[in-house]
Amino acid sequence: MALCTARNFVKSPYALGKAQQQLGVLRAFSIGNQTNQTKTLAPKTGKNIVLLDGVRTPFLMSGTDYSKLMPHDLAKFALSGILKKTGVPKEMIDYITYGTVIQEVKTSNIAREASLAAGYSDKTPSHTVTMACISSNVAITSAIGLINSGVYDMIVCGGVEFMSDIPIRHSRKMRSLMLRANKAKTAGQKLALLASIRPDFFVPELPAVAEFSSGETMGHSADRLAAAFGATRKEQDEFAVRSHTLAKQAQDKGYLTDLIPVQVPGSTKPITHDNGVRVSPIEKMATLKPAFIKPHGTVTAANSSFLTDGASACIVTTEEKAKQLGYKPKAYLRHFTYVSQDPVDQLLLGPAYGTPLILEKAGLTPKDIDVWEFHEAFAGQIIANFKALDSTSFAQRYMNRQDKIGAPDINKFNNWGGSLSLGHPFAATGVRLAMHTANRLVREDGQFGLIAACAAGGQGVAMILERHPDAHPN
Ligand SMILES: CC(=O)SCCNC(=O)CCNC(=O)[C@H](O)C(C)(C)COP(=O)(O)OP(=O)(O)OC[C@H]1O[C@@H](n2cnc3c(N)ncnc32)[C@H](O)[C@@H]1OP(=O)(O)O
Repeated sequence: MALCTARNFVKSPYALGKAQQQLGVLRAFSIGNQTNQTKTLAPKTGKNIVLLDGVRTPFLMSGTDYSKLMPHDLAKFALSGILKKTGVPKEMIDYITYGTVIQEVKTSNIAREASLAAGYSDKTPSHTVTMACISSNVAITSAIGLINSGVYDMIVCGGVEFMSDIPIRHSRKMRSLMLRANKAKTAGQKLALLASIRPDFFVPELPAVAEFSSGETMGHSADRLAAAFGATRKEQDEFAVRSHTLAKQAQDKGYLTDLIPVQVPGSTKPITHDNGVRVSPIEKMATLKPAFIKPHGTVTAANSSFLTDGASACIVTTEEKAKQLGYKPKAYLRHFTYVSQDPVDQLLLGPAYGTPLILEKAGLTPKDIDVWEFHEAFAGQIIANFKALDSTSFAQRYMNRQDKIGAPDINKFNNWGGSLSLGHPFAATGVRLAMHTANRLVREDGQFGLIAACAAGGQGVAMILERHPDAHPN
């Protein structure tokens, strides 16, 4: 892909502004205030579908405090936590859609295992969805589809990722031999199989955070993307510092109200915080070596999202149902779209493709968006997406559009940090983005929020949420 660099892109806008450093988010906090609504989006199908509320476990670096759990154990905390937080009785839940990316083979329909473990009724059907890093977005939009089709009224959605224990397989040759050994009837047949073993049979197969079709890791692809768009190492490091600084501010101010404490069995203290937030001086960031393309790459451990354990859950229902039961929804789920491109070309441009489409679908312009929440896979990926959105030639060449829409307003962008700092448990991130959007709309007194994320496979999602008049920030 011969990518263009936008000429009128303002250089290095990613360093945290002084005002943001001092004040955190920019707008006044107004609990219970009605937004100054200028436009409102009519539901397309006659049903006003709402995000009632959502929760997540603290997101932890893999190999830390969750490491002895199994994925369904972690999911259980989020699935029981959402009922506890909302007070919705489990019998009211019609269905569960739940995401995961790297599957534990013993619990392949993790939605079912986790919901049973969390104490949901065994009469509540649960199904697992997967679409790489946007799996819990898919869980949410599957729920929207089921509700719109009139099948169900109230659905729990979310996702879990557990990178502390991933399924490492025997080699194909060893697996084949073991399967044949299972069928061998005589001692002679078994001995012959044993004699056929060669040293390379013992080389294990590790799952990689890599693209199946090209074999390229996400990090390598991010480095390639950053280079294609001319995202400098300094810009990437500055953006990463911004993410960590804003996440720390949000933690300190108590804004991350979607977090629920997790008491790991055998531990005395509950886990209450994301543990990957680490505000480092830019000079320290600059000393790190490239993590993927060596020695000249610009993507490092500090400007990448890190391997994370975490789970999330939310409730999607109709406004009518919520009102009937006396619940106060957080936001309307107005519009969504999925996009996909050739994964061998560029993997991580989902927001650049999805954002113009979703704005057009909703009849909104970037100026109407009060809260932007993009998944930060890598700092270089965010910068490349900004540059693509701000490039007329990208719009014309790759999207068949006459004009660019421009990059999001950085002052309204990921104001509570993002996946770089809070972590990115692949299938749990979508609900985290939705909850940040909904809660920021209240705290920052906005009306519309736009979520966008890239995913392996060259895919992506974009969604529009609208603040609900009854929404509260807790
Ligand atoms: C669509 C999508 O979402 S695609 C994205 C999917 N996600 C991914 O691909 C995950 C990408 N990330 C990774 O694979 C890993 O986190 C890696 C390879 C980048 C880094 O892994 P590791 O090398 O194990 O990271 P580790 O935590 O040890 O950090 C390496 C070094 O950087 C340092 N470091 C990490 N973060 C920071 C920071 N914020 N500030 C300063 N230093 C830092 C560490 O202290 C460590 O230093 P040391 O070697 O002196 O101890």
